[in-house]
Amino acid sequence: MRACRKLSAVTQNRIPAVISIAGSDSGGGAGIQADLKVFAACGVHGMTAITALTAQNTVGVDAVAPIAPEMIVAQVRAVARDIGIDAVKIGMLGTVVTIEAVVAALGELAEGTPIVLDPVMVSESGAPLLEPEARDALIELLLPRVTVATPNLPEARVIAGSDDDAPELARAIHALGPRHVVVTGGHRDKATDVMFDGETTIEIPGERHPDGAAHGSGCTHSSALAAHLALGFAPVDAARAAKVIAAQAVHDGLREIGRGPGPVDALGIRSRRPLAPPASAHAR
Ligand SMILES: Nc1ncnc2c1ncn2[C@@H]1O[C@H](COP(=O)(O)OP(=O)(O)O)[C@@H](O)[C@H]1O
Ligand SMILES: Cc1ncc(COP(=O)(O)OP(=O)(O)O)c(N)n1
Repeated sequence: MRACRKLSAVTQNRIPAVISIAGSDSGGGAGIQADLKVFAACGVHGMTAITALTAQNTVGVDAVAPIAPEMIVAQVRAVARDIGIDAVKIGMLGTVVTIEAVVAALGELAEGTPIVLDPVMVSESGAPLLEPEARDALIELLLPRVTVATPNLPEARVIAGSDDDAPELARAIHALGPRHVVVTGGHRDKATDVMFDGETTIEIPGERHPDGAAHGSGCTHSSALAAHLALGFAPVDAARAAKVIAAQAVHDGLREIGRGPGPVDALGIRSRRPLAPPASAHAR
């Protein structure tokens, strides 16, 4: 049952709580593992409703196990009832059954809760993460309910059913129901994100970091966007902040992790690492 509209975290001067409804990446680069790091980096409390487990590393996905639909709804209901949900990020869904469960779970949200949908289809290593028959369900059941959809260029082309460039794609996808669309720029020459809000097309530029590590950049972007909506930012400002955070996470990416494309780093892990063990460690 949908709860009534609750006061925003900003109005109440409390730490926003944001849920990631997404898949688990055992390699720690994308999915809920990435999302929780981003939530922490943005200063919001992170929560999860896991949709699928993936046995995944930087070179491939060995196995995928969907979570039972009633368990997906139960995870969202549990946190909605006690903690409250100030924004939602939706990532890997996988199957039609999972999409239907997530749609049901959205019924647990207070009216007006912002929802960010990253329509994950393929991993950076090339593995399919959305069954082809689930595409229509994602477009028809979920897209019309979201505040901001954040497809990358290939995902936007699948959803729009055209080979156009980002500005046209953003407009075509907006016509399918989301209130805002950001076509992310990692697959474009200049890594410029393109947003459409129903009236205006806005370019969100940024430096491309060709030598970074980008596994999980889409997850990082959509989580940062959801976190900033929970923090009270307007969608266009949240999208600008998400672009800065995702680009920095790619720049700082952990190229040395794994044999494939390394994970982004939204927490600045490299700079936190002690360069030498403390002297006391040698004494033992
Ligand atoms: N090499 C890069 N340099 C700078 N920003 C990047 C780079 N790759 C991705 N980004 C940014 O990361 C975010 C996610 O982009 P994208 O790669 O399109 O998503 P996905 O990971 O889903 O393919 C976007 O804001 C994009 O501009
Ligand atoms: C469990 C899981 N979810 C999502 C992805 C894909 O992550 P994303 O950040 O959209 O894309 P890449 O930057 O990794 O291409 C994943 N691999 N696993």
